[in-house]
Amino acid sequence: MVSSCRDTSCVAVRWKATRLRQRRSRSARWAPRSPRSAATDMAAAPAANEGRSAHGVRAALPFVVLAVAGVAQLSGTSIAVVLGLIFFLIGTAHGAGDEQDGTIRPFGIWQAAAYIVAGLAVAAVFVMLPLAGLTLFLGLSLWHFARSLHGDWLRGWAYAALVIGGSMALRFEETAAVFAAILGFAPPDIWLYGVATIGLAGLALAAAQLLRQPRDPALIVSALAVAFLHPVLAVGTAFLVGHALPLQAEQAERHGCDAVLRAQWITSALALAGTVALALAWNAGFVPLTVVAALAFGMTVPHMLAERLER
Ligand SMILES: CC1=C(/C=C/C(C)=C/C=C/C(C)=C/C=O)C(C)(C)CCC1
Repeated sequence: MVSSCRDTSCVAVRWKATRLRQRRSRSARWAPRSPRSAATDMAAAPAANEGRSAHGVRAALPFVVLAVAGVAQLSGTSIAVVLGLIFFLIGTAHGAGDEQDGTIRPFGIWQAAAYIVAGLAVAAVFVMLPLAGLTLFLGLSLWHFARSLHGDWLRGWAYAALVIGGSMALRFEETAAVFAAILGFAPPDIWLYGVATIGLAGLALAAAQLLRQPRDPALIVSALAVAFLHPVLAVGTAFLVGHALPLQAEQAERHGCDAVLRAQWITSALALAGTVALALAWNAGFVPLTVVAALAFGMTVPHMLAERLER
């Protein structure tokens, strides 16, 4: 009994130490660099050169994505919305593999079936109670985005609140029209103001965070996106640069690119096929937009709920 307790506490201590190491390396990787860490890098010159160029690419990528989004925005609303959806689709890959216990592999057939059943159940709730379903989806996404940055509290919630409410706060009419199209009716003003308030809080938190640490490409690009882009493109851009790509880069570092590709390609290909089929069905007038949105939200929710609690 005593020895099993000792074993347990030993495992617990080792687990905590591993978590601490992971957390430190994650925040070091994704938190913007301090001048001191830049100086340390220079001292370790040759090995650091490679790291620095990788860091440069990562710092530039959000701005490249924003530039592409800017071109789409200037090309008209339909192109902007389609690119936003493409960004969402590219971003879904980060949740398309089964990452557990230090490995990543494709979902098994039963896991995939369970995922789809759960997704369809959520979609059904959304169809029956659209406003409650959308509120739940936005709330879950807020929580999911805030936790995913692994950085400090302020950075995580600044990013999450910007993504969820930034467009509503800064482009009120346009965003209200998107929500009305998704729901099939105009949401009550009080609801819209509630979402806008989250966005205002996000802007204030982002300003505080950027004053503390100005070199933060993902946060800067997310703020610019919600200010200047169509809401669907804005959220797609912020989702890609601040959530999906960083998580996928972490997966690649943990497991290697090959393993990540092998684990994610089938589900990603299926998601792509499903999205194209849905888009065609909607375009031909077979499926209303509310049902398309319900399915899109429904298929996203299980991956947020299945998130391991220690992450
Ligand atoms: C705010 C907002 C939106 C919210 C999108 C969200 C919240 C997407 C969440 C995606 C997730 C959680 C992906 C999984 O990793 C819409 C519908 C584009 C319409 C425009 C305004």
